[in-house]
Amino acid sequence: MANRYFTVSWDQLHRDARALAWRLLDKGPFQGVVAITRGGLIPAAIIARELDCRVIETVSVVTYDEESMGKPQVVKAPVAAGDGTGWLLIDDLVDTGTTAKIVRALLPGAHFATIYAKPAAKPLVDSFVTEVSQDTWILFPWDTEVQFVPPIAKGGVTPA
Ligand SMILES: O=P(O)(O)OC[C@H]1O[C@H](OP(=O)(O)OP(=O)(O)O)[C@H](O)[C@@H]1O
Ligand SMILES: Nc1nc2[nH]cnc2c(=O)[nH]1
Ligand SMILES: [Mg+2]
Repeated sequence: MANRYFTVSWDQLHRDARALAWRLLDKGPFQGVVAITRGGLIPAAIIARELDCRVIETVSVVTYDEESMGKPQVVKAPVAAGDGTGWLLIDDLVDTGTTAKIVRALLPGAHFATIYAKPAAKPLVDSFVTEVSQDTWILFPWDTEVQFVPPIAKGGVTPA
């Protein structure tokens, strides 16, 4: 269970995705990008743009309902990427590695990259940008909105 949050803004996400693209430059060229939906879609779009890659495939694994984990299900398998050789596989993050293990089994030849990684699943990723602790829940900009917080003196709490 997460006991702290790491809030990522659109700006931060864009910067971190571009930092990942820099790391991937000499790992390619790639014939296409496979995005692990849904969280990998926006990172994959940014990285595909930076690497000048026009072909995007998707794979969808349903693992979580909000913050709790259920039985993982592949609801859309990749069609165009063969065993993944020559393809770049992108997700927003790895946490327990459950999603990563399932997708790697489908695409063993792909280069697997995420923007964020937690320690338990770090060994499953070929390239990533930022490590966060296992007890941190990452809040993406598509999961959040900006809202009013009362002043500290009046009971406002700033998340760590
Ligand atoms: O390493 P794991 O413990 O498997 O967790 C990582 C996965 O969890 C999140 O996806 P989620 O299942 O919430 O679906 P979504 O991308 O559709 O939001 C995230 O986008 C990763 O794909
Ligand atoms: N948004 C989000 N989804 C996740 N799925 C597994 N771990 C996480 C996390 O830290 N943040
Ligand atoms: Mg996901």
